[in-house]
Amino acid sequence: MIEVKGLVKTYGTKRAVNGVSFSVRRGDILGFLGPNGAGKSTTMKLITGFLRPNAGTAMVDGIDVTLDPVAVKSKLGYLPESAPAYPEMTVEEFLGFIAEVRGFRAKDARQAAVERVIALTHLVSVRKQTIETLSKGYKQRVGFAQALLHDPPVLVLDEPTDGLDPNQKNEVRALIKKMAAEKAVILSTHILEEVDAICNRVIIISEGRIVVDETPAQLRARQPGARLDEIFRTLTSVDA
Ligand SMILES: Nc1ncnc2c1ncn2[C@@H]1O[C@H](COP(=O)(O)OP(=O)(O)OP(=O)(O)O)[C@@H](O)[C@H]1O
Repeated sequence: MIEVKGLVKTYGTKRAVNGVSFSVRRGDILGFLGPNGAGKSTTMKLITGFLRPNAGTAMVDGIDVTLDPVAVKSKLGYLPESAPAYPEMTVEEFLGFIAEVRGFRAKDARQAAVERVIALTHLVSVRKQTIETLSKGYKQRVGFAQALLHDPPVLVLDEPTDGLDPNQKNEVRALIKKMAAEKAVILSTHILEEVDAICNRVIIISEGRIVVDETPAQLRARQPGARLDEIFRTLTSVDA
């Protein structure tokens, strides 16, 4: 569903993403790990078409993101790092607005899509509240809800549990797992336990390059008995 080959993105002289290649199939939950500044968000923005690569290609469901970004956007749901904008809109107004942008022209279809995601992400109790008055966990759910409106086959989630309390983290992870059988999911995280909890594959990126692409079990087997964070440190520490 996602096929990335030789992606390069430079900012000025900085190579934020430096020749990244990987693929994600339906049913995969791929954990994208790496230290701050490793290139996770930039890679996700290249896959979703928010940035153009200097070299390489990203294909979503067989469509080249650079050649047809509009078609690709209809295939994927993207949860960006930051919370949803439009703080003065209520939850249902915001989701209705995004549904319209997403192409739900008929009112009935729009309402049905909004109701589906409000139920799925447990937003019923806050649907009439403005976004600015929501807690961080609920804002995150609104971000999720907008990514799911058109029931896309591919989900790209940038730190989906960042800043949530343990209960909220569990809830979001359960939701991702529930949806994953039918979709290809890529999520970035700093949290190693998250990879163990929900991912069937893990990629570790360091300084714009992939240093690991394997299963969580294979990652653990690299240093039997070591904690995941120790293995992570070994793999991503930069020689002086
Ligand atoms: N718009 C930009 N202009 C210049 N440099 C940028 C820009 N966006 C990102 N960078 C740089 O590119 C590198 C990769 O950033 P990116 O945000 O992709 O990393 P990340 O792995 O997502 O980090 P984090 O975990 O902190 O979110 C970093 O060195 C960052 O400072």
